[in-house]
Amino acid sequence: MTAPTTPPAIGVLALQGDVREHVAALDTCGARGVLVRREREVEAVDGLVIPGGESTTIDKLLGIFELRDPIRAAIRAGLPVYGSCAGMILLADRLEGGVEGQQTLGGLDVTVRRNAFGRQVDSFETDLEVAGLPDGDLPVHAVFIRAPWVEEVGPGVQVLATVGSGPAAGRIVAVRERDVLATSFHPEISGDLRLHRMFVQIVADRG
Ligand SMILES: NC(=O)CC[C@H](N)C(=O)O
Repeated sequence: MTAPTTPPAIGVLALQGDVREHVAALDTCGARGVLVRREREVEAVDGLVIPGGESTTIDKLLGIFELRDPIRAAIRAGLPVYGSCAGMILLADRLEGGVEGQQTLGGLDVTVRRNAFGRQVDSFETDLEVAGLPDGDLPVHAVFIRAPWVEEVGPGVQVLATVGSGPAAGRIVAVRERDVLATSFHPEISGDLRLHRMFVQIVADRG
């Protein structure tokens, strides 16, 4: 008889943003989504999601909750992390367009431009080809809300998706470096959960 496998515990940084949507998406994808607000909760999870929201607010709260150093250390030690939108901003090693004093956690060797799409396409939806999805290569329906894009990637970073057409055609909107994944868009609110499945698989593969 094979022992039942325990679903991986994946934390969602629960300081601000669309936390509940990520927890629900992770639960649907066979993981156990848990809220993370304390250092000991960072230490207890197998992976971590940094949600969409407002990166400047999340950054301030990371300081107040004394989570910045523990999360940085966990990422450096190899904790798989997925950031969507504001989460992508927080994972960038280099940030353009941040407010004065805004810090990031880092972990991804990229330069990210905050609020990059500008006023005309402030918020929009489009279909994207995303590389490396677990179940099929049908385009992903992507929702962008005052989203960042990736200006520049380091040598170890894989570009998973770029915008296909329109004024932002060619802009990088999904990347992966080792077990750190980031998207400019919000799969947690579009109902297409293949990126969450990809992340759950990344976490599961680390055993
Ligand atoms: N939907 C989002 O997460 C928007 C990100 C937001 N513009 C920021 O700078 O944090």
